[in-house]
Amino acid sequence: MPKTCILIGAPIDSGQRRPGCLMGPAAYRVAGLGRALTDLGHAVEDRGDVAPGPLPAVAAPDPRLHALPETIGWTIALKEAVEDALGRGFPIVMGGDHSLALGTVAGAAAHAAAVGRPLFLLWLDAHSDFHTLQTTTSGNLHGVPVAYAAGRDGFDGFPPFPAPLPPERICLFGIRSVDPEEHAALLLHDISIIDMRVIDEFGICAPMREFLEKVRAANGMLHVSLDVDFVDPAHAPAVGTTVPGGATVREAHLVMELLHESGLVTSLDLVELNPFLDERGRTARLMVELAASIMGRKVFDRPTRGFG
Ligand SMILES: NC(=[NH2+])NCCC[C@H](N)C(=O)O
Ligand SMILES: [Mn+2]
Repeated sequence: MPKTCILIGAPIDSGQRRPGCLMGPAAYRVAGLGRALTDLGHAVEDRGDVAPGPLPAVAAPDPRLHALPETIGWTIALKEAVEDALGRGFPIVMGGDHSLALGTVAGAAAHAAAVGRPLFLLWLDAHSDFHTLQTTTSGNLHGVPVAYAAGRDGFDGFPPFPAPLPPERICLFGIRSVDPEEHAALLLHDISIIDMRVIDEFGICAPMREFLEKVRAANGMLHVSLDVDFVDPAHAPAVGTTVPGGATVREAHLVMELLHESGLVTSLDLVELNPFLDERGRTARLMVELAASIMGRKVFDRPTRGFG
C-alpha cells in the first residue's frame, strides 16, 4: 500500500562524543533515500531538518552527562515533529545519533495514546540503550532512550514520557553489548531480548514473527529504531560504536522484509550513521537499501514460483 513518507532530518550528534552524525541526513539525501521511496510508489515529503528547541535551563546539570540541555532541546523538538508527521503519514527520521529516539519514540507514544492504540518498540541495535541518567557510565545520552520509553525513573529535566511502554511491548533485537548496570536492570523488566545468541540459534524469522504476532494481536502501532550498528561493522563501518558479530546484510534485509510483510510498522528511525567514518558512501547506501526493503522493495513476491 503506497504511503506518504515524511522524511525528517535530525542532525544530532550531541548524544555521544564523536563528531559526524550530524552529517547523516545529508548523506541519506545524497544516497537517494527519497528516490528509492518514490520508485516504490510512495509519496515522499521531505520536511527538511528539525532544529533543536531553545536550550532549556537545567537546574544543576550533572557534569558527567554530556550535552544534557541540547539533548532535552532535541527531544522536545523531535517529539513534536514525529507526533505531527504521524497524523499525516509515515515518518522516517534520518539521524543523527540514537539520542534522537528520546524524542521520536515519545512522539510516537503521544500519537498512539491520542488515537487509543498501544505502541510497540522494536530496537534493532548492538546495544540495549537501557541506562538512566544515573546509571550511565559514559555520560553519552544515546545510551538511554529505551529506559526513557519504558518509563524508568531518573530522567530529571526531560519532559515526562507520554504513556510509557510496558516492557512487554519492547523488543531488543540483535544486541550483543550490554553494560553491567543495564544488564541488572533488564533482568527486572520483562522486555523481549533477542540477542545475537538467540538469532544464531533460531535465526531471524521465528523470534521476529513471535514479536510481530504480539503487535498484531493488540492492534498495535510499531515504531522501529534501526541503529547502523545492528549490522556487522564489516558491512556497515560508518558508526562510532562498532561491535563485531552483528547481523549480515541478508539477515538485516530479511528483518526488513518481514517487517514490511507484516504491514504493522508505523514509523522508522535510521540512526548512528556517521558519514565521516564511511567508505565511499557504502554504509549510507546500505541503510537506504534497508529502508527501501522495509518500505516494500523485494526481488519477487512470496511465494516465488519455485518454493514456499
Ligand atoms: N546507540 C548506541 N550506539 N549506544 C551505545 C551505548 C554504549 C554504552 N552502553 C554507553 O552507554 O555508552
Ligand atoms: Mn543504539
